[in-house]
Amino acid sequence: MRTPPLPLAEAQARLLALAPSLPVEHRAVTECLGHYLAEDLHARRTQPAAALSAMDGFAMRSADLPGPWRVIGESAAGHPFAGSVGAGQATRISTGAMLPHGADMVLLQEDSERDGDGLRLTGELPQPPSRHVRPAGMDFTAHETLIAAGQRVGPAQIALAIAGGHSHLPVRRRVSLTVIDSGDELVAPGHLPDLHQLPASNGPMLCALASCLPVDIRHAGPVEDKLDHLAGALDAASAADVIVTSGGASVGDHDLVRPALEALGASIDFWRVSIKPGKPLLVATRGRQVILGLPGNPASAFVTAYLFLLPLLRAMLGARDALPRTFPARLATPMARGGGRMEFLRAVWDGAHVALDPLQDSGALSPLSRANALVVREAGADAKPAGTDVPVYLLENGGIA
Ligand SMILES: Nc1nc2c(c(=O)[nH]1)N[C@H]1C(S)=C(S)[C@@H](COP(=O)(O)OP(=O)(O)OC[C@H]3O[C@@H](n4cnc5c(N)ncnc54)[C@H](O)[C@@H]3O)O[C@H]1N2
Ligand code: MOO
Repeated sequence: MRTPPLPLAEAQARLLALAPSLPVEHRAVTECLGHYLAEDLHARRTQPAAALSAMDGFAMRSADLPGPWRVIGESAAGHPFAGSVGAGQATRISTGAMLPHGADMVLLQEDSERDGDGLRLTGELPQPPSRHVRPAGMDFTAHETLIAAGQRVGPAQIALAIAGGHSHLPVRRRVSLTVIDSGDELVAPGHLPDLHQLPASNGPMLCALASCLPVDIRHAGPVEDKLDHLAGALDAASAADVIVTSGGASVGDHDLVRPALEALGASIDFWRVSIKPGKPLLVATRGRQVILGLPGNPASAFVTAYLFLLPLLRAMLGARDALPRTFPARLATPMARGGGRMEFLRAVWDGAHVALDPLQDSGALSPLSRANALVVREAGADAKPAGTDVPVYLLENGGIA
């Protein structure tokens, strides 16, 4: 018996529950870009380790304000002053240099005048006096949590981990993914198609989408609409953590992904989700392997990859937030009432308003390429006038983020 299409949230929860956790490994920090921390990362040192000057000027005791002072030496970055600053004394100090013993403030050089060893205040006093001092531990202290488990490692996290004294990070190993194009009408990219054919563009698109994550990708096909060919391609990928197919997921006589999976002994977890585009999405497992059968229409393949494939990969990689998030955005034009399925409309967000593309056919690639946002329209939603806030997924860098 055919079960009704699942609501989006239920389908996503079912898929994420199937995500196997990959083993944890310790990778060189500089090789961790795009991974997710497998455990909380604790600081192995304090930063700044000692109070530092935030500006170029002179270091002295605030008790001696408003001066004048006698300059007795210098503290430069990497070359601290060996002595101590006493009453009426000051040292030259540079940005990032250690505050000398005894000093608790820095006077900007622009606010002072030096004459030989003599120094006097000519401008503003820092308020409070410690304003240009970075206290020890201002950024972080030893043992505190620097980066929580499940957080993504980006450029700032790489810098923080290194500053915290780490050379390696605990992350999950890279996911292996096989992407399979299927359909008799498809020709490999670069070959000129006949009238009844078209280039297999979904596979490269899905590979590009997945490449924003630490994933080793193999691309196979296009595979003909023959059960043994499809089963053969699926079987050849038996070592992959995840297989994603596109096309052949619907109800036609040549839609063979489901029969091929059944022939291989895979267990079908669910088929069809109540979303547009993307309804015929199929999810199956074979042991620990997860198989996603995406619809062939390009926009359907993109949207289901965005809503299912990327979250699955993130969950396997240990992400705390595997699912993409929506933001409220103001409609530039009216939006017609919703249909029977939740919809993901290709749109352009200009920073203030979001404009729906006039062409929403799931077979069209050009609106997808113009889009930097997907507007969510709930099933059965009322028509909305321009200016209404609607939930939007932002496809930063065309969906790469
Ligand atoms: N009677 C029904 N027909 C259809 C239904 C339905 O419920 N009842 N669902 C429709 C929906 S919704 C979608 S989405 C499509 C999905 O079909 P398939 O996943 O079986 O995909 P195909 O039929 O193989 O292809 C659809 C379309 O996409 C093109 N395609 C396929 N693979 C690629 C590729 N790798 N690169 C570029 N383009 C590709 C293909 O040529 C077709 O034009 O089914 C509806 N039908
Ligand atoms: O659900 Mo299909 O993906 O609309 O064309």
